Amino acid sequence: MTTLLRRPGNLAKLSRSALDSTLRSPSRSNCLSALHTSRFAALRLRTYATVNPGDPKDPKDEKNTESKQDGNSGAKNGDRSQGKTARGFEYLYSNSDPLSPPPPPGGQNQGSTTPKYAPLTAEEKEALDATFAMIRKTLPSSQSKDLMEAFEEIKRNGVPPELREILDNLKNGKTLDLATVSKLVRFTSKMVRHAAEQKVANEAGRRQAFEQTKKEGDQQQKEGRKGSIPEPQGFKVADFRIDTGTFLISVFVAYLLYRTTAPSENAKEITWQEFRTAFFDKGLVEKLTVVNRGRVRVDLHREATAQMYPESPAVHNNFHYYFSIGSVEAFERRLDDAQQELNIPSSEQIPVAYTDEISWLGTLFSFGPTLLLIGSVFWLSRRASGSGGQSGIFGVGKSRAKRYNHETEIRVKFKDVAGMDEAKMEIMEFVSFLKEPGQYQRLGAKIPRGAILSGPPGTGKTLLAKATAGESGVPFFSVSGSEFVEMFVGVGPSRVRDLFANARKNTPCIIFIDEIDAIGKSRAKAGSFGGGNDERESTLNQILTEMDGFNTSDQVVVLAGTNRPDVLDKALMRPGRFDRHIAIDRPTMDGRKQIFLVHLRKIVTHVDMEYLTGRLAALTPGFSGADIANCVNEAALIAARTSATTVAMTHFEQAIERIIGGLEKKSLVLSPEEKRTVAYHEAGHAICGWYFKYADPLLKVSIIPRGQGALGYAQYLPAGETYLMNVHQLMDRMAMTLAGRVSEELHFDTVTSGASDDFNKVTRMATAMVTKWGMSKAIGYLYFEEEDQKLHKPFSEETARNIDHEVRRIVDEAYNQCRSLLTEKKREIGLVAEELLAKEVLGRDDLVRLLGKRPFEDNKEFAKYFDGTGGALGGKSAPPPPPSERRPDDPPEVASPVI
Ligand SMILES: Nc1ncnc2c1ncn2[C@@H]1O[C@H](COP(=O)(O)OP(=O)(O)OP(=O)(O)O)[C@@H](O)[C@H]1O
Repeated sequence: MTTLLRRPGNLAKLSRSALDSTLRSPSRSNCLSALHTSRFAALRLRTYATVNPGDPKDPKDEKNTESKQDGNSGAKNGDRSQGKTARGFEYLYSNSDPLSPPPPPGGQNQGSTTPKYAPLTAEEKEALDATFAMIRKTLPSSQSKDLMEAFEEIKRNGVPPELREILDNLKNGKTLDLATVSKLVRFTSKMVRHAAEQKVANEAGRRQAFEQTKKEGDQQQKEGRKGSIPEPQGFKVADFRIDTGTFLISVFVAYLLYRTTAPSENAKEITWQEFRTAFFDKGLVEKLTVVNRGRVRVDLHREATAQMYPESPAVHNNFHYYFSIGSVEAFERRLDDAQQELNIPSSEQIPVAYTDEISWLGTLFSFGPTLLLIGSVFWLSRRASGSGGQSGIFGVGKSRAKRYNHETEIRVKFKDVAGMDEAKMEIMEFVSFLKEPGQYQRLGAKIPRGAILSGPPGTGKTLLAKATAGESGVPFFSVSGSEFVEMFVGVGPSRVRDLFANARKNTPCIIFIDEIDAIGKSRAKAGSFGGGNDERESTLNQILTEMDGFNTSDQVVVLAGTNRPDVLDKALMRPGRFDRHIAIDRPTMDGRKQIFLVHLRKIVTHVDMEYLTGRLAALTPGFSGADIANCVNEAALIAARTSATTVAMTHFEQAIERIIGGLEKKSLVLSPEEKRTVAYHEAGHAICGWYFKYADPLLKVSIIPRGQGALGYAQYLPAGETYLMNVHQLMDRMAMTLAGRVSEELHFDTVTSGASDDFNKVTRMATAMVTKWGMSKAIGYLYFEEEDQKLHKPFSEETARNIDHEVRRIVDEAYNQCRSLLTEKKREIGLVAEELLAKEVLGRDDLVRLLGKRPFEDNKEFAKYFDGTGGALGGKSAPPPPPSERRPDDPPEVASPVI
């Protein structure tokens, strides 16, 4: 028993399977026996129809005869002549019938070790063994061992007196009602607990004895023995608890005890003829009860029956004979006839009662489908909830925020967030508030409720929020704005409520709502097209309300990330809600260096870190933190693919090319003419970059197709981290961008479609110069925003014409500038293009060799990493962004696939 208790998991399993098997086995045997008996009875029926049972005898006479013949009970010596069984009815009373109930318990008291406990009789023990033998076949060996131990314990100690009493009552015919069942289970649990405690006490005794022996023994011997003496087995009292498993095993044991001492086979089906001949005609019937209008229970005069049939099971109080009736009316008629036949006066007629009884099993079956349905819905809803542990479809309104524990999951610190020093400074205040709120509260300062972190994708907004949680050591709830949106109305606000309620329970803490624009879009804007979205608005309103609802002392900080701060509702940004607006831009050259440093720590490389980070940062203008992390990882993957032992510069450069230009398309084979066109196109760009003062000199050009539709790829050395651009720079860039087409015009009879992207860039640059940057005298100092959705242009037809004219003029100027240079440098273009055709890839060194040193000084900060002395590849390297019309504050563009 104690072994069972030690393993609650086992118990549950064991109890379940054992209960199943036990419940199955007897019911199966019951069915079989019922079949058996009724078939047998049917055969007998014919026999009795032809055999005369003889005259009924007076029970008193029989009793007298018996006492005369033998003063002892006939049962004792097995003399069947005493207590005559009606001929042909022997089987009803035969002890050899396996389904006959066992005789009443004798007084045998074996193996009683616990004085308080009432011992089981030998017969009960035997029955227990039989039951165990029956169920052990269906149990795994380990579990049957456990169960055997439990049974042994019961056999040895007996059962508690209260349990004994219940069992005896049951045996004496008391019905098994719900109260008795609960008592039975309660006392069995008590017994189980007692057994467990007994075992613990025994263990403690053994341990004490063991300690004693240890003390008495020789010190040296003790030392020697220490390791070899086995620790007493068993479980600690602290381990013991009545859990589901224990409860089930208690129920199981209770059931078995009940089955053992109050056997279920306390009824026997007989026929009307048998009833009449054996009992009714002999005056043994005390009462008849019509059960459920289909069966009749026969109550016999026990004493009279015992005298007449001493071996009959009918002498036991809880034993009854039953016979079936076709209909109540027919039965009543038959009974009347029988009574009249025997001339029984009406005052002595046998009383007949009517009752309806519901079988437990029937009730269970009738509730079965309902229970099954409820169970299935419950199970499905739990499954639907997924890993979050929410309560399924009933928990749609629950917040889906993931809670990170600062001790285990949030290990990010500010040192892991490279660059963005200003953003870190801003957010540091939240950390110090969460760590030492008193300092602020003392001075009456109100703490900012939250901050919006805005910036392009992958710039580290989430990382910064996590680092804030990591630094302040508080729980961090992370949720995405889109998780509030569901198909059900009202789910969004309810999730917001749940999230904030959770947060309030865990103060101090940080809530991070990523992509808040999914719900925080300006209500006015959302409403202007397509009628708005009520659900989203009410979710937003709920957020506004919740943020207002904090006390100033509530240590809950709400951080939100977005790529589109411009679309957010103004109400979100007002003081008292998201007080702070922290803009995180793509990293600068220095920021990139630091971010590379953070990520390079995780990989194996022997390149000088200072040089490596500088060079990589120069090669990756416009990269976000996430791009950089990806680039470092990609380099490590490339190195691993080539079985290199460390990640070298060449791997990093390949990774950058791959990220910017896409995969090399080895399968795309260009025709010789196309290749030639691409080579001259690229050479045109390269020559302009080399000879225009404000253009970006070439670093690397290749005519191996890459990515989607890019037939070549070029990288330029950026002129520097530019924030303002003057007209000269813009004109040089535009001229350089047009150089591909101009070169084609100069060297071929016709031109190709390859320059379309260049024209797009040039047009956008020129348009911005005219409409935004005030660089056209004809238009003047006006600013016209491009808004795709506006149907009416914010300027007159004439202004529109003037804009068109000015844009055309600027582009023409750039074209003329480019054409005059390329006409002059036609030979150089040929040199570069032919070399490119021969080698497919050209680097900065090749250009220096072919064209001589560039006539203008390059940006020193950038050039030092590409002077051909330090890098693994010398001059061969990667891209600055292509010329664009972007404003200084626009994020730089990344990709530069050409043609
Ligand atoms: N400043 C940084 N220092 C170190 N790693 C960075 C930095 N910025 C970004 N990263 C890397 O980029 C990954 C993605 O960053 P993060 O998820 O914070 O971007 P995000 O701005 O939240 O993007 P989104 O707007 O798409 O949600 C980080 O896991 C980290 O590896």
